[in-house]
Amino acid sequence: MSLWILNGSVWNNESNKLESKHIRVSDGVIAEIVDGGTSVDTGSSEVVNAEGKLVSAGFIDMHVHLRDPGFEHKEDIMTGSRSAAKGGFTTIACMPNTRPVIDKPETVQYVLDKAAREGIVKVLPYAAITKNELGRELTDFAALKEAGAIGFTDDGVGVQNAQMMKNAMALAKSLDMPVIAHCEDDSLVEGAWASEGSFSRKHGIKGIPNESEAIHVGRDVLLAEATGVHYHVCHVSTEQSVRLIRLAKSIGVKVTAEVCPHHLLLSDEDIPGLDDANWKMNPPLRTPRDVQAVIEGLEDGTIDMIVTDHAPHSAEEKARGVDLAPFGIVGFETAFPLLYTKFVQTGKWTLGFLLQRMTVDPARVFRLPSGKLEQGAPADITIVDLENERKVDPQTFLSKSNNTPFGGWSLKGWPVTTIVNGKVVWSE
Ligand SMILES: NC(=O)N[C@@H](CC(=O)O)C(=O)O
Ligand SMILES: [Zn+2]
Ligand SMILES: [Zn+2]
Repeated sequence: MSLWILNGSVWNNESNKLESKHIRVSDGVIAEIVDGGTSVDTGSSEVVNAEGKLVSAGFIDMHVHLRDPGFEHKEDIMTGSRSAAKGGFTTIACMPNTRPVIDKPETVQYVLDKAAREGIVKVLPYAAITKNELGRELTDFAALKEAGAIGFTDDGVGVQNAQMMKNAMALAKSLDMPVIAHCEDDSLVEGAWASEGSFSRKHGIKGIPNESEAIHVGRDVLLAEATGVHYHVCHVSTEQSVRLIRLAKSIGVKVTAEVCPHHLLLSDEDIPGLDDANWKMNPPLRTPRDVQAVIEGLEDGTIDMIVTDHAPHSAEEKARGVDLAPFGIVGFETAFPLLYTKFVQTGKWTLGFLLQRMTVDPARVFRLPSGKLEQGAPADITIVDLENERKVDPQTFLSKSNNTPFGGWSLKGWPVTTIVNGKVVWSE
């Protein structure tokens, strides 16, 4: 069965503009791409008319929380993957801070089986570095790799002990696997939820200092240099972290990094007050100076890719008050429209740059076969309406949760059709 996507606008990296193309998909791969002027015989194929729409390689999100197993009241693999598809994502990598934690081969298998049965996008599981993410004992890396885990991370918490992290890196290196780090030194955080900055000062609350993140980045790039592992830094949010990653890259350390839309768009000064926990996430929104630094880091390639850190929590949990509410915001269904509207439409970035950081770059860093619109590549494709302007309405999210600070924002760049392995999995 084949599918034609007709007259879509495809970004050309050489000419730096959109060009009209017809794309034929067959047996799950891109069979041919021809100029939009060509007349094609679609025969008995399924046809998607993409005239006036952007056609891109499907977006790839290497940092998401699907909450399955154990926290299915927040999200599960079916709803999470549907939410991802609606956001234009065709591949997502899920974090192991579930219940039980993904720290055994059978839990990796559970995620893969459920994703095959109920998921509508490609789901790649990470496994934990330490058992139960407690930081005390390494998991069985070889068995977890064998079961299908794509990397090791204790996301949600930092690995506090340097020797533990070094052992993890050495073992991961021997298996040719990456270590993905949530960088946070607990002793510098202790109970705080907002960044040290004008917001914490104005409200007289304890702040989280930037060093709480950067101290782990600094420690870990040294350990990565010593062990030779591929070390990937989660949700970079501070100027100091960007500086350390830039230095490490410049001397050849195998370090890569990611940043989230909210850390590119919001600072602590945007937080409206102390009564809306949808502004509480980890890492916290930092100062305007940090926002500028992560933007520059992404622009110069110090930070390799954009991820959402989709972190659903129920309305009840978020209503517990800022001190008790869990950290995290959902991200799938707003990521592309936010970045398209705020960076591409404003002329700061080309569309090609944004697409690169959401497709080609994550695929390159994690050695995935997708991420490119070219003959022979997996037919993971996203079609986006760049014209229609709409307000973010959290009530319409396909995610089980709607914890976002972006409700009411007027945005363009809404995905309309998502195709995985040549099959339309979601369409508006
Ligand atoms: N980012 C968050 O604020 N929360 C994440 C954990 C994490 O990504 O560290 C979660 O699991 O809810
Ligand atoms: Zn994290
Ligand atoms: Zn996370």
